[in-house]
Amino acid sequence: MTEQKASNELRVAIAGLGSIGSKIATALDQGIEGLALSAVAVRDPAKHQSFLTSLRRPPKVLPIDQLGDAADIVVECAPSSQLRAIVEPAVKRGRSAVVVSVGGLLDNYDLIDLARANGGRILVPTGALIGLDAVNAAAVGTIHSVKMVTRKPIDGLKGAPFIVQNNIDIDNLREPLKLFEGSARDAAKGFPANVNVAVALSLAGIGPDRTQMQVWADPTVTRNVHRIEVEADSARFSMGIENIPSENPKTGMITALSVIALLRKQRATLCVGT
Ligand SMILES: NC(=O)C1=CN([C@@H]2O[C@H](COP(=O)(O)OP(=O)(O)OC[C@H]3O[C@@H](n4cnc5c(N)ncnc54)[C@H](O)[C@@H]3O)[C@@H](O)[C@H]2O)C=CC1
Ligand SMILES: O=C([O-])CC(=O)C(=O)O
Repeated sequence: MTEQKASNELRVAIAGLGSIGSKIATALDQGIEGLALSAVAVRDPAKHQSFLTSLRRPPKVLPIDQLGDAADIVVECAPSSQLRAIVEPAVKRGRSAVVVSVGGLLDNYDLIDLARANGGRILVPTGALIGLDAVNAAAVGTIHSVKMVTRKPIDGLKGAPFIVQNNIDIDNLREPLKLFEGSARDAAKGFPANVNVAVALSLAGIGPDRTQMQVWADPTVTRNVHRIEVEADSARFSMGIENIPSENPKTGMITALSVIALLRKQRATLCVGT
């Protein structure tokens, strides 16, 4: 009985054991219905040795391009520069890839065709955002506009290419400063580790070129704050979320929880929300 159950489990592999990946690994090890952590890929195995041996069922440590051999679902939780190296081999084998570095998908959009051709899937969790269920539903009809404003504390934006390339000093700000206004596509180029949420929103709705975005550096906030306005033929809605940063100040704590919630839905008997 136990053996049969184990063989029916969906095997999950995680690429990257940072702020998001380590929490997903812990949740899987503690038990998610019908799922088991089978493998991980890390940049520096020695650094993660004690974490991995502390797990009840330590997973295999594999190179990133081999995760799809050991798993039905590969969860990408690494910098976006690694997205292709993780997702391509997985979807080529017909696996599902959960992508958190969503901004990186825009430069690798052919991965969606590759997944389709091989029976793979690419799953984008709501992540640090809110309400993609409503945006998905509104997109079945007609969405006229999607506007998003992101405000982050200084530590949540430091090092972003847009700030470095434009020589903007955000360290000594006393008041909020609007850094960027434009499309979600251009925001993702300028802030690849800061506005994955805008890209997820755009993919759920009207795409990265029509989704409008502002990015503010705001020394008066301690959370990553996102406000969204959607105007559609079915509804008008406003949404907001104030994320508590994780140990990585660019990443809201809720992001890992969103992926865990998505994984739970893969085998849950009762699924709520689209
Ligand atoms: N979709 C969303 O709502 C959100 C997405 N993100 C994105 O999620 C990704 C992960 O975020 P965090 O966990 O906070 O980052 P993190 O920096 O805490 O962790 C990333 C991990 O990947 C590892 N890594 C780097 N290169 C690797 C390689 N070649 N193979 C295996 N591991 C490698 C690093 O050593 C690190 O442990 C980032 O791209 C971030 O921008 C973050 C927040 C929200
Ligand atoms: O989208 C991102 O990359 C991260 C973010 O804004 C958040 O965690 O609130």
